[in-house]
Amino acid sequence: MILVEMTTSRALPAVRREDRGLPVLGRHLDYARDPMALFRGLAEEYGAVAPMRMLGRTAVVLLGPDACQVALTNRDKAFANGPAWSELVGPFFRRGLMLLDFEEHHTHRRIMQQAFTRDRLETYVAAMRPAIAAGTAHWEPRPAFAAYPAVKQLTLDIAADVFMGGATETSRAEMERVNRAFVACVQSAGALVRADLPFTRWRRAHRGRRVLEDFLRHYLPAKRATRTDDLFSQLCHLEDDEGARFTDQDVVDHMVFLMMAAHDTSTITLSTMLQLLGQHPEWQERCRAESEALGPRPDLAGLDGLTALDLVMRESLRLRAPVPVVVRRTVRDTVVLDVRIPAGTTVVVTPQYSHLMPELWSDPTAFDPERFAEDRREDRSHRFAWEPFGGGVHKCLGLHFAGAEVKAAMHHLLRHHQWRVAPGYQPPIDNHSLPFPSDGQPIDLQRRPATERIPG
Ligand code: HEM
Repeated sequence: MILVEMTTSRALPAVRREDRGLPVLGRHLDYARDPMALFRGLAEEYGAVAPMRMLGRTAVVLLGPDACQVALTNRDKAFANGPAWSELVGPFFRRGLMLLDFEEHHTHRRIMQQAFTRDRLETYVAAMRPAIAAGTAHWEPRPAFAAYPAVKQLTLDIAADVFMGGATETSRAEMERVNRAFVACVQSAGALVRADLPFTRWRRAHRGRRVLEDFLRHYLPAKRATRTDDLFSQLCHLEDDEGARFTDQDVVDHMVFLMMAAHDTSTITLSTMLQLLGQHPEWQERCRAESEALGPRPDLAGLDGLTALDLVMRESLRLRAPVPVVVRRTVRDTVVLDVRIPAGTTVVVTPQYSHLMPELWSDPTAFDPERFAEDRREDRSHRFAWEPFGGGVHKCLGLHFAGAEVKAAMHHLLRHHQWRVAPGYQPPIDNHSLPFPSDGQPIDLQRRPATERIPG
């Protein structure tokens, strides 16, 4: 099959002189400025399998659901995660699940998925509720409340409880140091200088990784000794059907990656939802009515039943995908939609591009959560039309966790606060690593009078 494709396929087109971008950096800065404009230009010029200069070499960008599907489903095992992601995010998330491949990935995923069963999620939701209430209690009403940093702190607080079981021996100042260490590791993705040199993002990320490892190793013996409900302890005790378990180093590696995977992604989703609900008060009221009816202590089934909020979350993930692209490296020659891609090529898969294609969505840039409602289901226009969590064997393992966390936090906020955002506001997005609003995303925040809340 692959052999036939190889003989009937065509070579990857050469990059036109005017598309080469800067020396060494290639189109890196164009991506940081406006990824969608870059992708549209590539699609127009080259089609769904486009060459692009990036970090000193020619990468391939897959545009549209057909091309993305080939790499994500990875039928001929030509696409590997580890070499591609570690080039992008450096050695700072080494041996996280997303960076493992093939047999080894399968073994680790089989163990880890037991930390994400419905029963486990129920215990995480129970731990989230008090963390959310405490973490938002000090959100003081203000006309320009900086939503993004507040949400970032909130998701960190939630992680401290749900992932760590409350890092009780760690002071607030130490937790902030840990937070800065995360940020340093995550920001390595946007580093222009990829060497351990003074004053570089790379050096800060190296230091960050050390801080995170020390922090986790400090708690490891206690987590091994007693099985508790937090994710850290679960990872220490999980076994697959054949009795395979994680080593201490595995646990540390997985925890560093999981905290990274969970933190910025949920933060971006929540802050996008705050923006969009602030700009669409009719949806804010609709979601609030459901949350009022549900009451203050929802379980997982209760959160699942927040239908309007679910539509808004899907639409937010479509409009601003927290992970706009995922990367792969070809480990053998392969073919995508009749274009040959040689072994050793970096491949960029672009969910965000699919999310805004007029061929797949009506009025794609409009906020229209109903497009996900049963009678429309625009996301079914193609199996890979909506892929904020990726697809194939590396599909996000935390997607149900993320849904529960985002809904639990929004549910609480809807009951206790209300907010407005100017209809024409568009946050300036920093795309150097995961896309975040660089202005802090101000919202006009008010507390709801207790009398308006249905008690419970
Ligand atoms: C809205 C929030 C989230 C989004 C949009 C998101 C997105 C993604 C995407 C696109 C991938 C696939 C990467 C690839 O194919 O290379 C991924 C993988 C992963 N995510 Fe998430 N994620 C979110 C939240 C979370 C949370 C909360 C957790 C954990 C609690 C988590 C854990 C993971 C893990 C472990 C993987 C690697 C799976 C594997 O390689 O087998 N994610 N995520």
